[in-house]
Amino acid sequence: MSHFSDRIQFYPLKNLLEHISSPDELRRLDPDDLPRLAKETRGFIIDIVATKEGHLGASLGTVELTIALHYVFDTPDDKLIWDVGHQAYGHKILTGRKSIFDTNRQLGGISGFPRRTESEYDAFGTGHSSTSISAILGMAIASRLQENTERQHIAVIGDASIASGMAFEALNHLGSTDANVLVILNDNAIGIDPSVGALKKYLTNVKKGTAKEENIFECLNLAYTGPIDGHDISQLLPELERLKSVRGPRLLHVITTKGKGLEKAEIDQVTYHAPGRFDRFSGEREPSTDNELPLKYQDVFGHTLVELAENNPKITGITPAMPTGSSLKYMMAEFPKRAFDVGIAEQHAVTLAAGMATQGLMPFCVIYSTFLQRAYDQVIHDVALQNLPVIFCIDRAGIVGQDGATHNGIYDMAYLRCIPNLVLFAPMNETELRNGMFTAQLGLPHPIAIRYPRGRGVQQEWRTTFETIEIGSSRELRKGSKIAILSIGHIGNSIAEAIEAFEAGQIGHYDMRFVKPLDKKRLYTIFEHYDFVISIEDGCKAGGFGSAVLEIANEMGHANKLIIMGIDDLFLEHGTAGEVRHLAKIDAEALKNRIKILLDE
Ligand SMILES: Cc1ncc(C[n+]2csc(CCOP(=O)(O)OP(=O)(O)O)c2C)c(N)n1
Ligand SMILES: CC(=O)[C@@H](O)[C@H](O)COP(=O)(O)O
Ligand SMILES: [Mg+2]
Repeated sequence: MSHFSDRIQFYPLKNLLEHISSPDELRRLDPDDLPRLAKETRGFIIDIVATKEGHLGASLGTVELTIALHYVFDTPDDKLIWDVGHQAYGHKILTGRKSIFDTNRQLGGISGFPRRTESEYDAFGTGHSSTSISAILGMAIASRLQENTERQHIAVIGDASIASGMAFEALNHLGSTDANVLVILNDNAIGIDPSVGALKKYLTNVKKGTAKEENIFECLNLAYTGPIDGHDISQLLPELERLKSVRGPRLLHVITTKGKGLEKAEIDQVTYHAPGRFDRFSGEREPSTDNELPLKYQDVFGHTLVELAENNPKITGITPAMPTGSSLKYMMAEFPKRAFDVGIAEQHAVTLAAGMATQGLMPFCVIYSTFLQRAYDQVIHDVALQNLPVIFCIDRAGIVGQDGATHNGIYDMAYLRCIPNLVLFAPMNETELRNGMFTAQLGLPHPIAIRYPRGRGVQQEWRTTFETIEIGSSRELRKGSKIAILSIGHIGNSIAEAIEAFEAGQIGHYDMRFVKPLDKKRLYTIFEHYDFVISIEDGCKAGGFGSAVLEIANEMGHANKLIIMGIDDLFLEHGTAGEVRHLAKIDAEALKNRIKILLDE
C-alpha cells in the first residue's frame, strides 16, 4: 500500500491528533502535516504526564520517530519493538490508546510499557532493557520459516540499552544472518543517567565525524546509515522508505534529544526521565510537600555507604546504570575512583564485584531486585560458589507500584534463599539497614544480600551510631501468647501498627531480619509457645520467607500452626504500591482480618 495516496486534507481541522486513532488514519495524512501532528502528540504527552506522572523524557524524544515509523511501515503486520518501552507513549497514543492514555500506570489502566495483551501494535512486551534485538530477530526468523517475505521487523533501542550484554549478543547473531531486521539506534547520549563506557565514546565520535575506526556496526555485518536528525520528519521519511525497500540486517542511527520540546526536560534530563508531577506549561516540578517525612531507603543507603567508605578503604561501590535511582551517586561524587557506574550490565556488575572481592576489596553491588534477575547465574556461579564476600544491596525489593509487573521486586527472597553460602537480610528500618551495611563491611566470611524497598523509611533520626548485627538473629518486638506474627523487612512497620488494635498480650510480633540463616532457635520457641503463627512478606509465597519458616515448622511437627501471607502465584499489575499491596492482601487490613478469624476460632 502506498502511503502517499488516499490522503485526507485536515487543514480545516484545528486539531489533527483528535482525528487520529490508528496508524491507518495517520497514513492518510499529508506528509507535510506530520510535524504538526508531532507537536500535538508531544503536547498530549506533556498534558497527561504532568498530572498522572510517568516516564517523560524518553517519550518526548521519540515523537517524530514514532510518527515516521507508523507512517512508513505497515504496522501491526510489520513488527515494531520498543526496547525498555518507556519511550513508547507516542506509540500508545497513535495506536488506539489515546482516549485511555490518562489511565497510564494507574490501577486498572494501561501499562506504562508495551504489552502484547494490550494491543496488536505492541509486538513484544518490554520493561527490562536490551531485549528488542533478540526478540525482533526471533520474529524475523519466524517470518522466514513461515515464508512471509514481505514483513518488516524493526527494533528501536537506545544508546544505553544497546551497550548491554544481551543487545551485543543479539547483534553478534544478527550480523551472521541475512534476517530482515532493521535496528534503529535512538541515540540521545543518555540513559537515565549519562551513558557511560567505550561505546558511548565511540558513538560521540561517529556523531562528530571523528571516528577513526571502521564503523562498528558495519564490522558486525549490519548495513549502517546515519546519523540523521531524529526530530526531522523530512529526513526520517525518505530514509525509512529507502530502508523499507532493502532487506537484510540494517541499522539506522538517529540522533534525538531526551525531553525534546519541554525546556526544563531538555536541560535536566536526569530529573525529567520520570519527573513526577509538574506544571504542563512551565515544566516546573510540583514543590515537594514531604520534607518532614523520613528519608528514602535509597538515600540512607547512599549516605551510609559514604560514611563507611570514609573509614574503610576496602569498600567499593558498583551500580549497573542506576546511580541516581540507587543513590550510589553520593559515593561516586565523594570517591570517584572507588565507585563505578558500569552501564546496563547487571551480569558484569556482579562478576566485577566478585573479581574485586577475590583481591580483598569489599564491593557493595547495588542492583534493583527486578534487574538482579538478569544476573542470577553470576550470583550463583561467580559469587556464592566461590563464597566471595560481595555485599549485594538489593534496591526496590517488594512491590514497586506504577512500573508494575515488569519491575516488581517480589521474587528475590525465593530466588536467593536457595543459594548456598548466601546470607539474606531484610532491614525493617533505617537503623537496621545501616547496621546491616556496617556489619557486612566488618568482613563476613560469606556474600550477603541486603534487600530494602522503594521509598521512604520510618525514622526521622536515621543517622544512628553503628552497631553490629549478629548474623541469623531476630528481634522480639512484642510478646504475645496466642498468635505470633513473623515479619521480614520493612513490611514489619505496618504490621506493628496493625496489631496495636488488639488486646495486649495476645499477639506477638517478631522481626525475623534474616531469611537466611533463619533464627531457628527463636522459631523453635515460637512454635512451642503460640497457638498460631503468621508469616508475612512482600514477596512471592512460593519458595520465599514463609516457605523457609514452613520448613522449620515442619521439622518440628508444627506445620499446621503456620499461615503464610505473601504474594500468590501471579504477576501483580500496576497501581500505587499501597493499592497493589491491598489487592495482594499483604497489607495491615488483610493481616487484621486474618488475626480476627483466628481469634474467633
Ligand atoms: C535490565 C535493565 N536494567 C536497568 C533498567 C533501568 N532503565 C530503564 S531505562 C534506562 C536507560 C535507558 O537508556 P537508553 O537506552 O539510552 O534509552 P533512553 O531512556 O535514553 O531513551 C535504564 C537504565 C532496565 N529497564 N532494564
Ligand atoms: C524504565 C525503567 O526501568 C526505569 O526508569 C524505572 O522505571 C526506574 O524505576 P524507579 O523510579 O523506581 O527508579
Ligand atoms: Mg539514551
